Amino acid sequence: MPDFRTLDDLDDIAGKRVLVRVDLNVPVKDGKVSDTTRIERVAPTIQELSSKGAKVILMAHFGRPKGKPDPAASLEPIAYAVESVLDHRVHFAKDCIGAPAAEAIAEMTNGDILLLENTRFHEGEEKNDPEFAKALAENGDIYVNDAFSAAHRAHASTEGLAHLLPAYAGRTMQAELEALEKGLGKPAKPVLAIVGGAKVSTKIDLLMNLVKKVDALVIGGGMANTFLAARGTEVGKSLCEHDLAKTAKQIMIEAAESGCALILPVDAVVAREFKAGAESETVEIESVPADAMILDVGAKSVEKVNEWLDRADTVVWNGPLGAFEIEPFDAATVAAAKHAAHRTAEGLLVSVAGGGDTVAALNHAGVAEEFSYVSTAGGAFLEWMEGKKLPGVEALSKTR
Ligand SMILES: Nc1ncnc2c1ncn2[C@@H]1O[C@H](COP(=O)(O)OP(=O)(O)OP(=O)(O)O)[C@@H](O)[C@H]1O
Ligand SMILES: O=C(O)[C@H](O)COP(=O)(O)O
Repeated sequence: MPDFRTLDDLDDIAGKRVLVRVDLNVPVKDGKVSDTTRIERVAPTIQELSSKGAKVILMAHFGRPKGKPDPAASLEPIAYAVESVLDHRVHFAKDCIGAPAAEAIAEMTNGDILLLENTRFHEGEEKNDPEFAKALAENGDIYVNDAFSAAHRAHASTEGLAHLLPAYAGRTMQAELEALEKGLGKPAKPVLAIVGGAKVSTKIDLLMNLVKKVDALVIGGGMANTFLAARGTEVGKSLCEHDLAKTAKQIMIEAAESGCALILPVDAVVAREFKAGAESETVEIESVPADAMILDVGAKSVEKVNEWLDRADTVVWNGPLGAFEIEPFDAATVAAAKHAAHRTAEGLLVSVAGGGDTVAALNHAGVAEEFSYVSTAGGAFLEWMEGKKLPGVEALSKTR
């Protein structure tokens, strides 16, 4: 873990413009933030800086708007959620660089909090373009990165800026790294990983490394469909990235060679529509109807997951086993989460989970508090697990 400066190393910041990278990529349902965990996690950093009289300027991304403005990915509605968690006025600037940002910052008084519009509305963000990073740097005197969950991205606001301004780790960044090191630095074996969710293309590559590190890997959620299809199982209209079949096959081979048990669903809950109350049925995995989609793993699959949870000393979980936001497709995720929480409470399991929707799913199951540690990070958490260096963390290194 690199040696970085923290807020403890920052003194006399009254009146300073502190640019804080936070992760506000939060779950939203019907236009409302449905889980505020990520906001709650960055609140201490924001409150500490604001109470010391800094002008706190928040930078964040939301969704994947492909480098241009997209009203559906605006952070403006999220500003209200931040305001309500902080119980403090949060101003909003309609762009993260240029005149809109400069004008909003010029109006700030000490202790004020301002949220800048989605950094991904500019191509330069994801390209880590030095010119774009420079434009962002013009907004501040000091840079604080509190977005551990976005630290696996070498973007301008997560990496580039650390080279342009005095850089510090925020309280959440610090806490996440310390907790992960403590909980998973040398995990008790056998280690079971559970990976599900919908971000198949961004997570599939890292499974290749993960199977070399863990004793067993449960693949659920949308992720499982790509593996099922790759081995020739019909997945009907399910979320599935058929073009990743080759990678999925290689992962299955790598798992076998590394002695990692790979556990795929043996049954599934299928429906013709992706909506609450849609008619659903549980079928054997080889009998998914061509006009249906898999929206959860079935009860037999959950039994297998629970058996592996009984065997494991450590579980690392990212991504729900099904579309947990819609009943009854939350059943498998809830059942396995409760089982993991129960084993943890008995002192038989170290349970570490990460991911925006994963945290929401554990809250939905009512067991987030019972897990050993819940990280706000998904992809970053998995890459950390793989042993990869995270660019956002590396850039904070004091040696720079
Ligand atoms: N079988 C499925 N079909 C379609 N969507 C699914 C399925 N299983 C899970 N999902 C969806 O996956 C989404 C969560 O996946 P995601 O990969 O974003 O997890 P995450 O915990 O947020 O991780 P990260 O922090 O990396 O984003 C949920 O919205 C859920 O509905
Ligand atoms: O939700 C996340 O995991 C982080 O905010 C990173 O988002 P990204 O996968 O769109 O880069």
